[in-house]
Amino acid sequence: MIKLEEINKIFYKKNKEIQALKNVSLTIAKGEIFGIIGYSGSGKSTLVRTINLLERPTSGRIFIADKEISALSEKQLIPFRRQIGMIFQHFNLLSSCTVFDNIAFPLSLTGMSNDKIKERVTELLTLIDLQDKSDDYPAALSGGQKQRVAIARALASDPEILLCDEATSALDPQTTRSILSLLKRINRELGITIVLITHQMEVVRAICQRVAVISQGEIIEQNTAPILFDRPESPITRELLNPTLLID
Ligand SMILES: Nc1ncnc2c1ncn2[C@@H]1O[C@H](COP(=O)(O)OP(=O)(O)OP(=O)(O)O)[C@@H](O)[C@H]1O
Repeated sequence: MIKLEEINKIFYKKNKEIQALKNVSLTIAKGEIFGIIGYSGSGKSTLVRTINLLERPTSGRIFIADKEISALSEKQLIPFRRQIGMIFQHFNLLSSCTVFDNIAFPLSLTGMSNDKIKERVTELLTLIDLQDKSDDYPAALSGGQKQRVAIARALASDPEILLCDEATSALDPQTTRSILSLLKRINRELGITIVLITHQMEVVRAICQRVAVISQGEIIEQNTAPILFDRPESPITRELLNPTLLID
């Protein structure tokens, strides 16, 4: 279970305060696929980055499986960070390393033997169905293939949680579908909790069980996906559901 309790995050830019998160409280159950949706600048990335403490909140507490990780030092955090994988919009692969070495990278940091690394990477290449690309470099892959490699790398250390930061925003609809179906399979077969942030309603509709809507740093609505889509309460949710591109 992931629990955020009254999270506030204030950035300071040229002596100006930007309150990116305001009193955010959320509980995400183990094994759930949870979506966080909102417009650009609403605080989605900041929120998802507080879950693994890539961003430390200004105030508030974060619990993973009942352990308060926001109270831990950077050193104490290391084993907890291994429980949380993350993927990004622009994949963040190491361009000078092959597919195999990209996936092996987090394992080599743990001191695992080369034989064990080979076994685990082969298993992950099968999961993402890219066995034949093992020796290729990222530049030779399509966007969807790069995201698959990023997913395999995120899963290498057997995390319990996978954070997805706009993971399909750079992909076309067909590739988006194949990545979402991979995420769904990972959730179902490996029991991994998935937290997904996006501005794409159709992504949430495709795989999320519950959804929170964030606007100007505040959670303004949350519900199960079917109810939120059927009976959105706030005007912002309604607008996100039915975007219009009216220009003067
Ligand atoms: N490192 C930072 N320093 C200063 N301000 C920041 C920083 N990171 C984010 N912000 C500000 O915090 C607010 C929320 O940003 P955030 O990136 O979390 O929004 P978002 O919903 O993820 O947007 P997008 O979808 O465009 O990525 C914005 O006003 C942004 O400018």
